[in-house]
Amino acid sequence: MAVNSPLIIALDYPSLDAALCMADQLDPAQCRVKVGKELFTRSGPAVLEALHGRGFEVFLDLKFHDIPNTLAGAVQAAAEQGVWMVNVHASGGRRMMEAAVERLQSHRLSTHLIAVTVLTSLSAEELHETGVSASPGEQVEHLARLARQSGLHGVVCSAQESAAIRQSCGDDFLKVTPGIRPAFATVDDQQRIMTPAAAMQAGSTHLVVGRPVTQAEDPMAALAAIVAELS
Ligand SMILES: O=C(O)c1cc(=O)[nH]c(=O)n1[C@@H]1O[C@H](COP(=O)(O)O)[C@@H](O)[C@H]1O
Repeated sequence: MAVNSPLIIALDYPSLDAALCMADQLDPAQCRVKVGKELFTRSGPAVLEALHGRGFEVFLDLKFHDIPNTLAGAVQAAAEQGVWMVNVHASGGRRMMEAAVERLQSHRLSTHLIAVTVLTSLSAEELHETGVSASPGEQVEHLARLARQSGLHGVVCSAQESAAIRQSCGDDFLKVTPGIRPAFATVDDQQRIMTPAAAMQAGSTHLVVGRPVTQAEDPMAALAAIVAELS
């Protein structure tokens, strides 16, 4: 299905029923959906089948991070379930990312493979605390170049870093940006945030939106406000 929008709605729910209740209000021509660790751990592959059956393109966000052989097998397993996109941690290194790319290519799997750079929930101080002396912007840029050299299709980063990555890695390299917060939403546990319109202007190719829609009093009104902001 040709999806006519950069929006990816994060279905961060504790059950298959709750996730499908939201999905049934969404139009698969107007947005994609993301399945993350909580929902997948509870529901397993059944949630992918249910969403694919409804016509959605699915981003399976399990942020794989492991030795190359184990990680390549996990990426292959995700791709063989027909997901549109899957992610790994760029900090797993070049050989890990290359192993995943090679595995997808050797099995002719066309799933988009992207790398998480620095989580959008991390501030500069918290990043330094993990032993990284670079600023979040510098570290994201560094990992984005590494991901590109390793053959990945793009990265997960904050929209605050999209413009720099567009400069260094080009327009076609995907910049999938969570930490999207419309003016009406609360910041929650995110640190490096941007509004939907500003994120698109900065060069994000996809916007991941969870709680501003899923926890809104009227989720469809919140989504409509975001779509209006983007049009
Ligand atoms: O890979 C991700 O999707 C991801 C990476 C990141 O750096 N930050 C981040 O928030 N995410 C995910 O994006 C979603 C953001 O959700 P909200 O903060 O509720 O909009 C969550 O499902 C996170 O797991």
